[in-house]
Amino acid sequence: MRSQPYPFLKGHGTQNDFVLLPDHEGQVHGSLPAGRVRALCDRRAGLGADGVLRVIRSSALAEREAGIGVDSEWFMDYRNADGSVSEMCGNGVRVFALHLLEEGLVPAGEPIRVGSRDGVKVVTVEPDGQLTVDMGTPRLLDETTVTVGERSWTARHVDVGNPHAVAFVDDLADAGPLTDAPGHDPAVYPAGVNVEFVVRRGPRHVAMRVHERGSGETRSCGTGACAVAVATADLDDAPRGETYTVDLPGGTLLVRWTDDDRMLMTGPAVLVAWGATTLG
Ligand SMILES: N[C@@H](CCC[C@H](N)C(=O)O)C(=O)O
Repeated sequence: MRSQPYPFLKGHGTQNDFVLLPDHEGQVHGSLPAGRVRALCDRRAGLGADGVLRVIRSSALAEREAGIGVDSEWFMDYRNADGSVSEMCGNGVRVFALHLLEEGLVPAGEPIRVGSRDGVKVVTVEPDGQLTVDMGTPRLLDETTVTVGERSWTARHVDVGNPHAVAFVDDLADAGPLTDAPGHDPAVYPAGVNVEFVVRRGPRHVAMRVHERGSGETRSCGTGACAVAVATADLDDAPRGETYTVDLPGGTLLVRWTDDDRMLMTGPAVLVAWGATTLG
């Protein structure tokens, strides 16, 4: 017997792609089992995505009792492609906000509040249709080491709600095909890490590749672009308020580190498909 179909959407932000699962009252997906997420994200047997964004009311969230999702009507329940949970997704939150707007679930013309495991993110729509997210305050931590095969690089530990290691390299190809997760210090990153490899392109302009915890190499990472921008600005001793242009394989994101120590990230969001599936 075929199982009950449930609705999905597909979207991306600078080609970091997501399956969205509308589950407003939390009654469709229960605890959202990791196996279902993996089935949806599978690029051959499933819909294919870097991650899943469950669209749920904060009031329906099981984790609410632990103080998560208390300050917004809507919550972005983010999962990596391997089914693991992460605190935040910078590209996902723009796609999520666009979906809320398009469905009339939030009022047009007002900032959109999206709950995440890293607190509420406020998203605004720019006149050109791009979305800007207040990504909060970064934590620039110590240097650490990342490795790929025999090669190793010094990296800056940056926490932007989720963990990152930012390594400056001579050439983006130096990191190789990134089929496996880069090596890292488990004492520094007990829950794993997202690793960015960065080269300079010009003043306040960098390019990066990323290997994401739980998803592998992706074509873009919004939290990663923020980590890269603040690590680079710190190296540059740049005054606050400067905008960094971050090129990724899937597009370009702009990140401004403000006088009041917040990261404002601007980029596109696109919804490409609506349907129903029985996967998982
Ligand atoms: N692609 C995302 C980050 C998703 C979470 C990450 N893989 C983690 O496990 O922390 C982004 O755009 O920020």
